[in-house]
Amino acid sequence: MRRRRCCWNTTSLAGGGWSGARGVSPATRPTCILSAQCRFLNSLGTIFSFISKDVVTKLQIMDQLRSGPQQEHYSSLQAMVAYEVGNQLVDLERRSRHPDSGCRTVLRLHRALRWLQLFLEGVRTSPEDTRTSVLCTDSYNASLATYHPWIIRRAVTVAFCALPTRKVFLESMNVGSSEQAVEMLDEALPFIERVYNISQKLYAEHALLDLP
Ligand SMILES: CCCCCCCCCCCCC/C=C/[C@@H](O)[C@H](COP(=O)(O)O)NC(=O)CCCCCCCCCCCCCCC
Repeated sequence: MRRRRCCWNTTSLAGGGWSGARGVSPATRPTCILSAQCRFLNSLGTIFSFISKDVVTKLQIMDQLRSGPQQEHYSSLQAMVAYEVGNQLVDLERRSRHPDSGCRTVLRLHRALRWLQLFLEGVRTSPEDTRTSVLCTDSYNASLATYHPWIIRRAVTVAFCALPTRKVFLESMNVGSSEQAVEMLDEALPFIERVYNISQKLYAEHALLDLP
């Protein structure tokens, strides 16, 4: 049950506004997200630690904004966008004056959420003997890869080869058997999609989808 909460919180943070996360206080939410993601990535081996490090850095940026002097403007995605755009706190052309704005940081996590959605959907619906490395590569190429330079694309594609089989992957999610993990994904994926769509619409409305 606790792990499921972390899953909801991950989706809330990445796209749909923080206020929707259920059952966990704002102070503990980032820690919960970090520990769930990092535990999972670390269980896949050290090669994934550089991915985990990037996620940690981005969550720390958001954590600082959420507890800083302007915290009232970071109570939801909508409030953050209104505040940062309205006060020219977002770099629109190149990353220079506001390299760690909330908008660009959340955008990176938002794009990663799309990868997660595609990947988990692939895991959920694929036959038992499917290689997760193939699912991961396909979902990465259809989402995050567009935004990554060649060197990162190459490194992560090699790293994906180290992913375990679909069955082992599902069991390492720690929600029980692989069948139970699929059931959990049935339940979680509509939330991920909903969160993704909300932030996609918000960012599109403000022309923020290509922030440098
Ligand atoms: C099965 C786990 C495999 C994880 C595969 C993750 C997808 C590939 C991500 C590649 C990230 C490469 C690292 C660096 C990226 C940054 O350059 C790049 C740009 O940032 P910048 O503009 O600030 O410079 N950062 C990003 O695009 C953000 C990447 C965020 C990756 C999030 C990955 C989350 C993985 C969570 C796995 C949890 C599975 C849960 C299952 C229930």
